[in-house]
Amino acid sequence: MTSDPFDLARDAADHIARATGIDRHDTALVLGSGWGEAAELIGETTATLDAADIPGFTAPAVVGHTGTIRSVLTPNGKRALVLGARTHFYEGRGVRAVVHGVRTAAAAGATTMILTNGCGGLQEHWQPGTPVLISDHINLTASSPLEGATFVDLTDLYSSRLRALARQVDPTLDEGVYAQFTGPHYETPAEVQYAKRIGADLVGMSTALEAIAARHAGMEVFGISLVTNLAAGISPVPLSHTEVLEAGQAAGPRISRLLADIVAT
Ligand SMILES: Nc1nc2[nH]c(I)nc2c(=O)[nH]1
Repeated sequence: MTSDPFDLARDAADHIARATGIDRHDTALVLGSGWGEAAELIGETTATLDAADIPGFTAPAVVGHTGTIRSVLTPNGKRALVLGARTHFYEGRGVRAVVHGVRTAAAAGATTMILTNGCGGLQEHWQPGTPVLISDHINLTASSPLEGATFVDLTDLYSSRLRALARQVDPTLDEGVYAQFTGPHYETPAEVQYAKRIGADLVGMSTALEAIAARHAGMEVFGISLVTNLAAGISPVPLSHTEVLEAGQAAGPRISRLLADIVAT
């Protein structure tokens, strides 16, 4: 297998084109915790691939991630590549593995990258199950998917145009700044207060590194989070991953419909 991450993404995209019969996909989505049902609603799945068969992908490490990649025909005739598998930074497989899905989507022709995730909320009025548009991010991983003198501007990284389209679908959507922590542990209450003080509204373990790679690949990026829990210390009750999964599942139908409507816009 090639060691160059962009050649590997090309190989993966060529595999996907052959296996799906679709030479070019317009839009790509990563479905994070709680968003898994959206694939069914986005359109007609014309091919389902096992991620483990595609160069550079592995079977999912996270419960709730399907490990499949789907080619979906949307009602407005777009071809969407739905990545049901995400590599998290905390798996220790390196940043190249974390952004391989995004780079593969770009190599497959996608010009729009939709990143979804489950996360902790720092605003008390965002109860578990609330979808929040990502307006910007704070990358606390001390890492970058870019190597060498690859100086990339990140202004308006989370496209204000696509956020406006999302608000046409649901005008009540709030937005916030997403901070990516390395994980896999959750934040301490002190770290949550630190994140709040530096301007974060959402805390998670994904998305920021993927968004940087998507911008570098020339894609327009849309990010949306599902608040599945109040971040540590925001509410007096300790975190439990079971509650996190339950909140995600309960919100599933509503947010999947929202995402499908946004993709169809
Ligand atoms: N860092 C971080 N990631 C998360 N993912 C989910 I779901 N909830 C959280 C959270 O509270 N903090």
